[in-house]
Amino acid sequence: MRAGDRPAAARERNGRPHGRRLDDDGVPVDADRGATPREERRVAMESFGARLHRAVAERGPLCVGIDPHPGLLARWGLADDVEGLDRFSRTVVEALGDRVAAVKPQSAFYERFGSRGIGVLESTIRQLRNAGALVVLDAKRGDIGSTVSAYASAYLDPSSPLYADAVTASPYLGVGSLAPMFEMAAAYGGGVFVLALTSNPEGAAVQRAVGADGRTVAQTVIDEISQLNRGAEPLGSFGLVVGATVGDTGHDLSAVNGPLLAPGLGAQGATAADLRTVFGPSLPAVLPSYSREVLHAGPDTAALRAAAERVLADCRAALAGRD
Ligand SMILES: O=c1ccn([C@@H]2O[C@H](COP(=O)(O)O)[C@@H](O)[C@H]2O)c(=O)[nH]1
Repeated sequence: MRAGDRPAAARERNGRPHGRRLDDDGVPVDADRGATPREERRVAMESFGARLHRAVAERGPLCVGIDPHPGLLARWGLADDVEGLDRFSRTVVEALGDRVAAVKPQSAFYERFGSRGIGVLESTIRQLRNAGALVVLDAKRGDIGSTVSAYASAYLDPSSPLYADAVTASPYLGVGSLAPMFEMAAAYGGGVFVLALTSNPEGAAVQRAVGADGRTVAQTVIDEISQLNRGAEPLGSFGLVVGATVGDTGHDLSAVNGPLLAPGLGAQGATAADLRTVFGPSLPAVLPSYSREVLHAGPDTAALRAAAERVLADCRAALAGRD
């Protein structure tokens, strides 16, 4: 049965079931902890592209990153330890989980605390999803295909404690090596954002290198992701990361038919106005992403909301008329 065929009462928030018994984090006990048979979950899930398209329509084109830098923890009056990490993350969830389209926890800031940090990440993902935000886990994983299968299980299998709506992936062992992630995402309504033109200045030497066929590495990535999204409506589930700092890309994004995650705004120097230069006719697919620019406003939840509203207004203005 297609998601759109279901009666309204059975509809899900961002494609997920609700109205079930909840655990301490407010998570349906049979949804995210693996108790639901795989086939049932498979048919219950709408594609990530469709869910993101709806979330952006309802909440606006904005992704906020959770990047608990040591300096930000200090600025918020929190200790640089697991308790500080947990308080920081819960505050962002409380402030923004029920109002922004997507939230992007940066895995590195949780991993640095070892297993207890990963525990906080698991809990943060569950809280965010329960609040209705789509979770893009920024882990930038990539490896040989057999290992990518394990990454796919970790982040894109609904029975995993780290199950997110989408994950970032690195294509530098070949886009084809990421196939297990693409397959798992397709099976369970997940998404994958693949690095194409990253926001850092060092990325260009690799990404703009030209191969034997005359295409840059980035264009090869763009073309392979475009193939995966062919024919998808209203939006494909396989996205690209293109930094808002890169200027006119000089690359052809016209066939991507998937979301374009744009970090580099705010703290890295790019402004919402730069999105027009970077993305041109591809603006309709852009998901702008800010971390420190919004997080600097914390820990006051009202101030965090105001900061998110301010950057969302900037993005709406920059993307105006994109549809
Ligand atoms: O090209 C890329 C890909 C990912 N990132 C990540 O986004 C955030 C940016 O944080 P800000 O505080 O908004 O600068 C961070 O987690 C990066 O790892 C990126 O910046 N550029």
